[in-house]
Amino acid sequence: KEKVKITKEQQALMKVVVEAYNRHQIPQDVAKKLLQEQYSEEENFLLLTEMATSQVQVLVEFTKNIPGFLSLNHEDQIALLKGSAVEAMFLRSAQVFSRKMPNGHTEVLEERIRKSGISEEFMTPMFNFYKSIGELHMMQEEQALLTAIAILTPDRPYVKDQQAVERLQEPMLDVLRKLCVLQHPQEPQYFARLLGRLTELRTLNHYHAEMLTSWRMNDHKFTPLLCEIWDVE
Ligand SMILES: O=C(NC1CCCCC1)[C@H](C1CCCCC1)n1c(-c2ccc(-n3cccn3)nc2)nc2cc(F)c(F)cc21
Repeated sequence: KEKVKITKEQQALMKVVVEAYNRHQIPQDVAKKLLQEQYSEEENFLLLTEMATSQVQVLVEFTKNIPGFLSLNHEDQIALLKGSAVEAMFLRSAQVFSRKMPNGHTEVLEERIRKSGISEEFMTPMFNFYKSIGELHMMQEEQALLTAIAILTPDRPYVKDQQAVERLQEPMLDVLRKLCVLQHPQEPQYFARLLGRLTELRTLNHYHAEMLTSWRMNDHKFTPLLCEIWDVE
């Protein structure tokens, strides 16, 4: 059985990505806010747009720290950010939801989200995803690498030089695969399960625009940045 070993340069790559991931976190904690009090559907929508707007800003900063990203063609950089912003937001939301919380807090959080104004039909796919992420008990290295891998998806719409994106994504996939083998020796399928979450994320992408317009309230207002990145209004 070949001994899996993470090379020096793979260690360095992982360090850069994890540090960037941890440096660029949402300032205030939305879970704490939601646990503190009930908000109206309008207030929840406003909270979502505020959180999502600041999350896009930190996503851009994180992406700029992915080795090689800034040497990609500029239009392709935009296409990758635009193509992954919603997935990165749901991945981040799933990680927030899966954090260890005092007894009963997760249930309250789930209840608040169920009543936030999102229409019923999207609850099942969204919480199925959150729970499937939670079951993986991902380490922060895995979360950071998985987010970078989602961003560096070569076949996003309008990407011209897909090979250049593949050349950046492959080293991330290699180091994540080795990390999974080393951290989860009992679970040979763990790496495949992680990548399977990216497929599940794409389905949430598909629901996203409808989730927004069907939010139980009228006159949905978005920030200019969200209009750009979410293709709304
Ligand atoms: O703020 C949230 N998520 C942020 C975004 C940026 C990064 C950090 C988290 C929301 C929140 C805004 C207030 C109402 C209630 C939901 N949230 C969501 C969520 C729900 C629906 C949607 N969308 C619906 C249509 C399009 N997207 N997006 C995120 N899931 C969450 C899971 C948590 F544990 C959780 F704590 C919050 C969560």
